[in-house]
Amino acid sequence: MSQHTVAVLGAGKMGELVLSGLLRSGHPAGHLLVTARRAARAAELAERYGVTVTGNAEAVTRADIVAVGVKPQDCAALLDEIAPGVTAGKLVVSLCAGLPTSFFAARLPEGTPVVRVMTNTPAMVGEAMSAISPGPHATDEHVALAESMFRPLGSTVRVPEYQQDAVTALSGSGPAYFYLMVEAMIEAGVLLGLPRRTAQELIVQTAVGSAAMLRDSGEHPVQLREAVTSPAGTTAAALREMENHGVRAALASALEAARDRAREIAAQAK
Ligand SMILES: NC(=O)C1=CN([C@@H]2O[C@H](COP(=O)(O)OP(=O)(O)OC[C@H]3O[C@@H](n4cnc5c(N)ncnc54)[C@H](O)[C@@H]3O)[C@@H](O)[C@H]2O)C=CC1
Ligand SMILES: O=C(O)[C@@H]1CCC=N1
Repeated sequence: MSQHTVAVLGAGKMGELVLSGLLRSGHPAGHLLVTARRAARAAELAERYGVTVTGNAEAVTRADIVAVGVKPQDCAALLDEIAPGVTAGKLVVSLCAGLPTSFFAARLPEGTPVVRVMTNTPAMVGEAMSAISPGPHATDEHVALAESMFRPLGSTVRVPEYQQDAVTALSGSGPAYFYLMVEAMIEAGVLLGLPRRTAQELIVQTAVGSAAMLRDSGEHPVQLREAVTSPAGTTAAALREMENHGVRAALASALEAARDRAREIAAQAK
């Protein structure tokens, strides 16, 4: 991987995470190029990471791997701009929600390998979940390259592309759901009379501990929940209220809405 030159086009939040992950894993700064729309952002990236900031066309010409980190609605214009420079042998990696690899294939030279990746913001602490799908012309080797790009950010998994909109709803947007729940629980703690700072400390550590149990105990979430729930106890009382308020149904509807929005983004981008 480190011998390849990677260009991150549109180094916003996610692009910067890819960039910093690669640098953390020992990828030489000299083999990294980034592009940004705003001059101030370009200067910030150059100073923070010591990487070369160029225009999109130059970055694509010099790169072996082109990571597309712009918002889906900016993608068509970017692809039209870079298509002439995407010569044979270059791999295009999309970070974009919703957009199928066929969207890229339609705008890039025939035969361009495209890999679609859905990662998430816990990449910031090396705990991302990145789901990787080969698109047209992407070989196993291309997928392996994408994996080595995203492994420094956290875990990776291969999924067939038809699952990507569901993946986006689940793990792409997922961190926001947990943040919302934590935020609501802090407010609830304040309602019960706890100082805000105490409520935050209690629930954040509870979230971290629960996440570690979910990942490391080998037990199903149901078993973990049952172990907390004493007969006629406090937890059972709280869980009944959650069921009364339709928390499960709310999550099912929320994830369906996110999946549908991913489909809509693709339809609107055409
Ligand atoms: N924010 C998130 O949690 C996640 C976002 N994504 C996907 O990652 C992509 C990027 O999202 P964010 O990083 O959140 O957005 P962002 O807005 O922080 O970054 C996009 C960047 O691209 C730049 N840009 C736009 N057009 C450009 C062009 N023609 N040339 C150079 N730079 C250009 C913008 O100025 C901006 O800095 C999106 O497609 C999104 O769907 C995927 C997973 C999670
Ligand atoms: O909200 C979004 O569209 C992006 C994709 C997944 C997370 N954030």
